Amino acid sequence: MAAHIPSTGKAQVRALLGLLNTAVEEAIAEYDKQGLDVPSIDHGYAHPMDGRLPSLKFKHAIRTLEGACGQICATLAQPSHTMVNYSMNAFVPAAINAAIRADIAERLSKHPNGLHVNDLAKETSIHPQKLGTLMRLLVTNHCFREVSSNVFANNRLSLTMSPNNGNKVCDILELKSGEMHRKATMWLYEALTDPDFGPTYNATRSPLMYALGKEGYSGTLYEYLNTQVSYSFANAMVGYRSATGHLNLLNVFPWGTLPPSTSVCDLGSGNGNISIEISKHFPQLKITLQDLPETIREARKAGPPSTEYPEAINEGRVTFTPLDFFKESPVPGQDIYYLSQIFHNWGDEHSLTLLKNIRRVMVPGSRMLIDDYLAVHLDPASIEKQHTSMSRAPRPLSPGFGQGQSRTYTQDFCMLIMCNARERSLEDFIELCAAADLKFVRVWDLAETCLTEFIAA
Ligand SMILES: C[S@@+](CC[C@H](N)C(=O)[O-])C[C@H]1O[C@@H](n2cnc3c(N)ncnc32)[C@H](O)[C@@H]1O
Repeated sequence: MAAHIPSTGKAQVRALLGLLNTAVEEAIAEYDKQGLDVPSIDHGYAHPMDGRLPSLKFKHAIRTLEGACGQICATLAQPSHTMVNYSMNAFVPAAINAAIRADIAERLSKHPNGLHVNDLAKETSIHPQKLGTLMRLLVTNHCFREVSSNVFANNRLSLTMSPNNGNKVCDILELKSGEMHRKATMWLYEALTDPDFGPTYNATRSPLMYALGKEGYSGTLYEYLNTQVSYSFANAMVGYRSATGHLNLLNVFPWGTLPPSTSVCDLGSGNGNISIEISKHFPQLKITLQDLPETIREARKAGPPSTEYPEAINEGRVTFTPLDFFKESPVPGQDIYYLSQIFHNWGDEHSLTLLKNIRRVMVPGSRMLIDDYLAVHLDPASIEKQHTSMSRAPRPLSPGFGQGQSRTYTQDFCMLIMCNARERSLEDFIELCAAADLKFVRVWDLAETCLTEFIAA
């Protein structure tokens, strides 16, 4: 049944304010539950909640809160005001990137009461006034504090930029704000309208490759990452996971009820950062990490199983088997084939090849778990029809939660510009998997990505 929506703009804004109030109280209650006070935005140190896995309840509250705030502002402010703000948002990542490369957060961590911009300028070799301009753009976005005129200090947000904060958020910030993503947007319109790049989902025809083509490079994103890029993409994925509370998948999927020696293949595992958490919590599972040979070599040497939890390797609970998942099938006969953030990197043709390679080695009882964003179309009718396991925005919040769920759509956009691919809807996955003789079983909503189960048809 369609939800009641207040008919006037004024009534809608007031209803949104009600949702916002409730969401704020729910978020505060999550701090209370942990016996913790809500930190002030000026708090200069990390708060215990900052590094913890946010509960699904907390994520739900923040989603409504962000959605309602954004929608109230967009409703009441003049459209030109809001649109000009949007068009200038791109400056923020540029400032974040410069601040990370100049190591500002790490330098300021030695000065809890703040450091004068002249001293910071000497340390970073950036002109003091220009550095002040950069810092103030971030301060207005609640990242860093100006404690007295021209004296800057860290706060909880800026501390995420420190490479020493342990959860690798700095790596994902550097990746997302960095040169590769900037290049991918630089020629977006040209790539979209180019007769060779525009009409296809071929992985070598992304807007990123359009830009890199001007430098004489051709290939796919992963060929580029494995040959040309020095920083660790796998570490950035760890940071993304931490920032998005992705490990709620440990609490949502019934891993604990699986019998001893249940076999799990983590396909496209990266450095194994998810599997290692699964193995820590559910030591009865036998997990095989599979990724490209270069990635597996790194994972063996410096990935979380080797560095953070060597007993998983020593006890044979986590093993490594390199592969190219388009050229060969994964290890056969596994109980679970788990794929996190894989299909969104590839168009339908590659995805179907991968699905068929998996299907070929599935046995009765095997299941495949796809862990990806599910990008629903945002019209009310499509939202109304979505699977009952997926949460619906309380009206009059925009269907799809507006800014509260913007990451699904920024990731969709990111997949377009980087990989010439996209996030799919549940219906897209059901159709694609059916073509590989796989049938849908169920979906778990992790308040951001979703876990979708398929078995042999
Ligand atoms: C977006 S990352 C996801 C990593 C990990 N599953 C996670 O969620 O953190 C995609 C992964 O797919 C791997 N990959 C890309 N092409 C591959 C191929 N042809 N065969 C096997 N793995 C591949 C990449 O090396 C990378 O680790």
